[in-house]
Amino acid sequence: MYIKICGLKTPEDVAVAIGAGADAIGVIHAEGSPRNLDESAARNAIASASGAVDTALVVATTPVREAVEFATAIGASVLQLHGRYTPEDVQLAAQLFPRVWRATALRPGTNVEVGAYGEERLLLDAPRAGSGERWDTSALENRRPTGQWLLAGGLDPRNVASAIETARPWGVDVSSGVESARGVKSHALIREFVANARAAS
Ligand SMILES: O=C(O)c1ccccc1N[C@@H]1O[C@H](COP(=O)(O)O)[C@@H](O)[C@H]1O
Repeated sequence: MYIKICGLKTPEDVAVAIGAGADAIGVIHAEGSPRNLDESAARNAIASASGAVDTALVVATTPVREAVEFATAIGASVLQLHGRYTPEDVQLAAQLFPRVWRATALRPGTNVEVGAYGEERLLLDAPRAGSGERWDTSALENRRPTGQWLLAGGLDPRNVASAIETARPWGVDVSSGVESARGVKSHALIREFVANARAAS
């Protein structure tokens, strides 16, 4: 099971996630998010992680070329397009940046083929990104992706094992569920989440 801890804001958060055994960490550049970081804070947060784990920059409304510049400037290894990006946006990002992940809610018509638009991985999330809300994964019944796809949306240390059992993702991604308050990571919950996800897989 591939485990990503997202919405980290400090080098300490990142060190805890890596120490707990996460495979990837994410920083967020999205206006209005309680986890929003500017370029300098994002670079500082992930600086010590480089090479140890995948480091994702998550953007929601930032235009693709600007997002690529931001990801390059902070040294992120992955650009996660997490919003209403079009297939053309994802294709452009994949031409400009080596590793792009496409994050989307599962709506009627959503293309669930991993790599459909040149992305490396697919992330299926709740309709309101970063809200901590769960979604009905029974909707995956006849539309389950194959390959490297991550389940996100309202996961936490208590529900991650059953979510893995039901949805059978390649990986899991969490933000709200490892926070003590909105936008504030709990190091204890990060450790618990990674341990429970590992034990379940
Ligand atoms: O966390 C945010 O504020 C956010 C803002 C804009 C785009 C994505 C965001 N978060 C991503 O949402 C999923 C799941 O989050 P949660 O566990 O339900 O809170 C995760 O990939 C975050 O990176």
